[in-house]
Amino acid sequence: MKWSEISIHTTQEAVEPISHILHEAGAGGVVIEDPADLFKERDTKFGEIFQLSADDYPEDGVILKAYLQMNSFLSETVDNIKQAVTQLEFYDIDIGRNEVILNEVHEEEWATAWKKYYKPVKVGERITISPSWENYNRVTENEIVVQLDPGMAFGTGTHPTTVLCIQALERYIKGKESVLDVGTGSGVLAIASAKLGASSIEAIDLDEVAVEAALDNVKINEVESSVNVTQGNLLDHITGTYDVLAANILAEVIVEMSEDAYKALKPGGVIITSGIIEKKRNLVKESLTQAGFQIIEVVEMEGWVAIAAEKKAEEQK
Ligand SMILES: C[S@@+](CC[C@H](N)C(=O)[O-])C[C@H]1O[C@@H](n2cnc3c(N)ncnc32)[C@H](O)[C@@H]1O
Repeated sequence: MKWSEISIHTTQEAVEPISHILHEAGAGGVVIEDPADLFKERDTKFGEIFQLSADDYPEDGVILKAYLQMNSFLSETVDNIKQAVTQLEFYDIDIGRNEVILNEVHEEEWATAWKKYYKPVKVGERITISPSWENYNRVTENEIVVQLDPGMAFGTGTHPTTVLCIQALERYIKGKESVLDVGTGSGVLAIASAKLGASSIEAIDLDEVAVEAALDNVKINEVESSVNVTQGNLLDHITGTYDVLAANILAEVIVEMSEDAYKALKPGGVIITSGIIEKKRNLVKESLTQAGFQIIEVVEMEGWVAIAAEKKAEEQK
């Protein structure tokens, strides 16, 4: 089968929304070529896992590559992608150069192209994300390995927004918590929560493809007994209350769900939100505070912000 590789030259800020657009358009395996990766410190405990070559990266900005099946809808799909990307500017997202290039590739190239960039990475104090096809053995007793095959869903586990959430989960999950993961994508946060000791995790995604990928990854990681994955819109079908709510979703969506999130948490419960670009930090902080939360920490990575906030036991609305 022939595939068409679509490359979009954009900004770091637009990576997440454009990845989402590409996934929505049915693209498989989004590759992020970000020159910042060349300078990231890699944990030497891994040894020489992989060598990054500067030739594979743009000099400025970020290149997103995804793969679309060559069929009679291709030009329509590409037009829809272009239109959706341009519309991001209305949401005040800097899309940068927005150059869109199409290249024809073959199935075998597609299958290996994005995997070239996806290797085991230590993303937190304890958690390492490893592609499910790599035979990665943990280095220390304390290390937790989350194996992932994101397929066509968002969530290789290495995007800054995901890394910030994983690091926060490491701080807030002590054992036996109930967790709600809204916008689970590949299931990465739900699986990490289970492996950190949470006793029950409800993972939700609107996208059928994400739900399938999450279910597969739950099985790969053998956490079926604690993680339940369902398809749904935000917290629409949630009736219970939880100790921790994780949502790595765009700022506007977090704003939309702030009040429902407050209701879905137990007193003393914590919400961890990510997917927030720097300039939307205050918008989300205000919305969470307005809903009744007390902000407990704001952390940043590569222009992305994650916010953790608590539903204070004595401050219930
Ligand atoms: C940025 S990805 C996060 C994936 C994963 N949790 C992670 O941290 O890497 C956001 C996910 O939210 C899902 N999503 C977007 N809008 C949603 C909604 N209204 N209800 C449920 N899920 C939604 C998308 O399908 C996508 O899988």
